[in-house]
Amino acid sequence: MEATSAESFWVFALAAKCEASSSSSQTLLCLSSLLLFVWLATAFLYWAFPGGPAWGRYFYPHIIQKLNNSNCNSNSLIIPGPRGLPVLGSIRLMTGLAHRKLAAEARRCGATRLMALSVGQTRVIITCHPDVAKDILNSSAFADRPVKESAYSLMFNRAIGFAPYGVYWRTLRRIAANHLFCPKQIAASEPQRYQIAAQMAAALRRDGPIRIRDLLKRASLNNMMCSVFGRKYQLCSQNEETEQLQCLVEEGYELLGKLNWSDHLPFLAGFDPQKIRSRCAQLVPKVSLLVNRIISEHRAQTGQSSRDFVDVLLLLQGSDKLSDPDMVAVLWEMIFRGTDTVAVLIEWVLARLILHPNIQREVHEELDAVVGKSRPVTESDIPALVYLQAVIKETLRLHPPGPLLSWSRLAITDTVVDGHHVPAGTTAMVNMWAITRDPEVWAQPTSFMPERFVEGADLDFSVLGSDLRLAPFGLGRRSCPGKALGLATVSFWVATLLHKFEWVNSERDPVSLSEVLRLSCEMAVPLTVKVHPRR
Ligand code: HEM
Repeated sequence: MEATSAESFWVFALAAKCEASSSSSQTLLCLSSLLLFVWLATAFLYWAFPGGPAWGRYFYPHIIQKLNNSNCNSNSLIIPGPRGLPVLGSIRLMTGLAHRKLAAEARRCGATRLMALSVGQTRVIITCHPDVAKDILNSSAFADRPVKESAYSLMFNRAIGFAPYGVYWRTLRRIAANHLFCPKQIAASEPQRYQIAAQMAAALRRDGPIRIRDLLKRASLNNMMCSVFGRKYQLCSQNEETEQLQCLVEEGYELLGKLNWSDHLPFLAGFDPQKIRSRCAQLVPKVSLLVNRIISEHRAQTGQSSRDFVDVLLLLQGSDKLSDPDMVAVLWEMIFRGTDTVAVLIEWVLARLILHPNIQREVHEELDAVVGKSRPVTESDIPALVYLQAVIKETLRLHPPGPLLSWSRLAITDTVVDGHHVPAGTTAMVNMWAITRDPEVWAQPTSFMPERFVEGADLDFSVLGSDLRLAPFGLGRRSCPGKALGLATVSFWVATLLHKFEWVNSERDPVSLSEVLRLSCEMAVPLTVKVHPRR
């Protein structure tokens, strides 16, 4: 903990007094005791501030200045919140099922609109209210991401997700929006999603009870490999490149999803206590080797018309042109982000349909009415599959893959949130999970009721960010750029899998809705299913 000028003054004054009156060993003992006393007193003082030590650490030196120099009053400076422990603050709330712990704590503190907490030395605000969430996500002050050592070590600071807000980040978003996520490009990649869906169906017909997550993750990875690298692989045949990339994505997920104590307690940084830095250092050369090899192969195939995202990046000219390491970072991020989110969401949808056979029956009836049994589903059928879309929305409501919206935001300037002064450098989080389960926002919030999206006021509800009661892809300038692609993939694959099969529980492994929060919130017990062909 750094000493402020006031602390230093007292230490030196008292030390001088000691020196005058004692021998040298007594002086040392006296000085150490004084230092310890001052450190404990300061830690206690900081801890006593609402929100805990990180807030006290900021406000005590600034509070007089803030009260004198601005329009702030003491109420606007104080955001209610837990104190946690001295030095550590409420770091324990960020472990395990953080979204549930944070929601319970906000209720306990009467701070559901806005709660302050300290995660070690990091000042955090979090909201469980849709209006305040909208203010935060839309605000130009929260345009950055907090620094996360693993993200920087894994090169994500040179890709869209963690690039600091500025020209480079805007350029990447524009390139991705124009060449990967635009409606034309999404439509152009329908045949590849269709082929992969057919391969999934073939695999399901062959196997007995199956852990569906493995199949979904491989399907998702193959889909992204095709869009990004132009690689086409069979789902069931083993191949070295996919196996290798799947392991790298898994390891990256594990590292990025972990709460890294060194991010919040800088005095631990030198020790790397969770071995995150060393694991990142081992992972990055493997990613670079693989992605650089693919880039080189694309360079060698000169003269061919542009086919995939690597080709797009290689054709960039002028100020848009990316260096090779930046290209590796951007491509790696797309594979990384596009793989798990889609698989995690489909697994939740299937789990819910198995648990609610009457809802599955209604989906089947809709598919039979819209598509019939004589032809496969196409993406042009999706707009007419209103009930199926409602099932996906209801799954996103109860099981948002990013219950805390995946990655937090960082205030780049001082700002005001819900009438409270929030200083630059504060991390802001939205507890989307708490909003979607709030009885004041949703009727019967814990019941799985897709019909809420097919009748009444929420008939045309959009999950793309216009209504913060359910915005699983975030909102504002840093909202998810892959939302349309992600939703198109999930809707089409779920429609195909339901059109072809009836889904039932495997008797040995009943569906469990328990969760585990990694980078996404996944089913803690992977779903094991049996299917009965319908056609
Ligand atoms: C079901 C699927 C998905 C969900 C639920 C999801 C959710 C999210 C969320 C909550 C954020 C943070 C938004 C914010 O801060 O406001 C995000 C950011 C991001 N997502 Fe997605 N996502 C999905 C699919 C995808 C796909 C398929 C891709 C790309 C292939 C993708 C790429 C990204 C990127 C690059 C960012 C960082 C944006 C930035 O910082 O500017 N996502 N996503």
